[in-house]
Amino acid sequence: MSDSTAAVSATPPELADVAPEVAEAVAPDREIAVEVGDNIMEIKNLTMKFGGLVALDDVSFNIKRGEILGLIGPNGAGKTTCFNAMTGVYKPTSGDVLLEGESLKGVKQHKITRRGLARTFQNIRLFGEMTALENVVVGLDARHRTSVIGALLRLPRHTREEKSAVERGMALLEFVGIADHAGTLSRHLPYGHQRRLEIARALATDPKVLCLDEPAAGFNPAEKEELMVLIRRIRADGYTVLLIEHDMRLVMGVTDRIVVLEFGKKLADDTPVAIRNDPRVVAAYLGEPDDEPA
Ligand SMILES: Nc1ncnc2c1ncn2[C@@H]1O[C@H](COP(=O)(O)OP(=O)(O)OP(=O)(O)O)[C@@H](O)[C@H]1O
Repeated sequence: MSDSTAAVSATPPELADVAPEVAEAVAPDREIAVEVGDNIMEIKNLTMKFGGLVALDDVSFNIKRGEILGLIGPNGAGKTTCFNAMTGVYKPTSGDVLLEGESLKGVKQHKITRRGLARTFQNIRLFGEMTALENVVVGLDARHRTSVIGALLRLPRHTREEKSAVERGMALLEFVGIADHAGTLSRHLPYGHQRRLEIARALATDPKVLCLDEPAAGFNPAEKEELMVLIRRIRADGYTVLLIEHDMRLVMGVTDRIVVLEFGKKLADDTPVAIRNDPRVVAAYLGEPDDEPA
């Protein structure tokens, strides 16, 4: 076995505290430890106007396969609008978004999810009266192929899919660290667990790109540390991550590259170290403490 083969097959340290079968169940079709590579997404000249307000102004950037890309900027800079325009919540005024080379123009939100773009929201959106496990299994359901009749008659295929959904759902809960709460109604979960459950539910759709919108909002420093570990673990399991986050320590500590927006325009696109030392970025953030929630 050559050295390079050994390097690829070794478990990345981020996955060391997860059982190999859990990592495998969470990302069954992926190479573990994907090298940062070709462009998985291209955001091209994206413009979004609300009446006279230009929330996004000709913004272009790429997301590379296997990377953690940060999207930062002061309040109102256009970060969430960018997520919404990418994921089909808003129809961009102009520009295009390509996922693996294919345009998402005019594609409905749920079809964009099915094509491989999943997201979490700034405001948690869980089914409060469902258990943690049920919330994740709902995310898996979109991929099933049996009919309602099949479910009612409990045909073998349905039973098989249901069993595998529960197994994968449990693996996802274990992966994000809340398997002990699988049977708890999501509205009864502590806040930090609800945020983790949202991530598990987004991962359930087996996305090519996972978009996290301020996942650390409302977290204390210890929870932020744990979230950094989880984000690294997600990437180490073969996923590509786009992260909107206000907490500079977290962004600087976890991303490979950062895109900065200011007043709807792209201000910078560089490594965390270069961004930290960019006077334009420092100026854009002046007066805005790192940890202030939006
Ligand atoms: N649906 C909408 N209708 C009108 N204006 C909107 C809409 N969504 C966003 N905006 C405006 O677009 C601008 C960018 O907002 P956006 O929420 O994208 O910023 P952000 O960078 O995500 O800010 P924050 O960090 O506060 O979440 C703001 O001026 C906002 O008021």
